Amino acid sequence: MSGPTSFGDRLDAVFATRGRLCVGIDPHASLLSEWGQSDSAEGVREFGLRVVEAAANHTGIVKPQVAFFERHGAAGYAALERIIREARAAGLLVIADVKRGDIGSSVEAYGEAWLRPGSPLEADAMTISAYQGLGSIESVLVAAESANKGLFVLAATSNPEAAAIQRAVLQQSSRAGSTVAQAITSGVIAWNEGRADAATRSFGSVGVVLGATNELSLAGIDTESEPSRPGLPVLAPGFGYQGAELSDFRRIYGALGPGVIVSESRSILGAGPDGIADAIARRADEVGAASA
Ligand SMILES: O=C(O)c1cc(=O)[nH]c(=O)n1[C@@H]1O[C@H](COP(=O)(O)O)[C@@H](O)[C@H]1O
Repeated sequence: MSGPTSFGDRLDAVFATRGRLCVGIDPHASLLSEWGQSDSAEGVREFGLRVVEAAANHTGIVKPQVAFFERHGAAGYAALERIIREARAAGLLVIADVKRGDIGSSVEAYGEAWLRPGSPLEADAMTISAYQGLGSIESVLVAAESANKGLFVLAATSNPEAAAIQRAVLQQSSRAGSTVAQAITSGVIAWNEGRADAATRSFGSVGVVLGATNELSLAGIDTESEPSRPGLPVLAPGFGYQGAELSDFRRIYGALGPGVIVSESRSILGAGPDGIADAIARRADEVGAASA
C-alpha cells in the first residue's frame, strides 16, 4: 500500500510486529536520582534517550509525560523535542501524554503543537481531555485525521478521584442518560465510524483512555458487545505501579482487548539504566501472553 497511513493502521501494524506494551517516559525526580541523573533538563534528556534506546529494541510504543519535562522550562521542552524525534526515528510510535483540552482556536493550537507535521514537538498521537464537551475538541479531531495522527480522549481514567465526575449521568444532549465516560466513548466510536474510509480501517485513529484500575461497567463502558468497526484504540494505564494485574486483562477489557495498549511507567523505569532493556523485554512478553 502506498501513501500516508492512518494512525489506526499504524497502530495495527505495531501491535502485529512489536506488541502492545507502551513504555511511559516519566522522569520523576526520585527515578532520576536512582538512575544517577541530575534533576535537570540534561538529566531528563539522558533518562529519556536511554528509555527510547531500550524500548526501540523490545516494544513499539512510548508515552512521554510532558509534566516531567515542563518542570524544567524551555530546556525541558528542548529535551522532550529530542526524545520524541529520536523515538520516531527509531520507528517507535510516540503518544505525547499532554492531556490538553480547551475550546476553539486554543485547543486547535495545542493540536498543532503536538501533531502538526514539522512541528518541533511532533508526535504520533496525544492525550486530550473533552470535559468541555466532545464538540470542543472537534478542530483537533479534524486536524489529526488530515495529518494521519491519533488522539486518546480521557474517558474513564485510572485515578480513584475520577469516578464522581466520569460516572455522572448526563441530563441533556443526545446522549442523556449515559455516563460522561460512556458518552465520550460513544462519541469517539461514532467519529471513527464516520470517516470516509472507515470500512477499510482495522482501528480508528481516535481512541479513549480507560484505566485498568477502573471498574469499567460502573463507568458505563460496554466491554461485552461485538467490537466496533473500525476497532477502538484504548490507552490503558493502571497496570503495574497502580496495582492492576495483567492476569485480569481479559476480565477488565473483554471485547475491547484487541485495541488495548498496556501503558506502564514506574513499574518498568524502576529497573534502572542497566536493567531497563531486560525489564521492557520481559514485560512485553508478559503483556503479549496476557492479551493473546
Ligand atoms: O493518559 C494517561 O496516560 C494516564 C491516564 C490515566 O487515566 N491514568 C494515568 O496514570 N495516566 C498516565 O499514565 C502514567 C502512569 O504511570 P505509572 O503509574 O507509573 O505506570 C502517568 O504518566 C499518568 O499520567
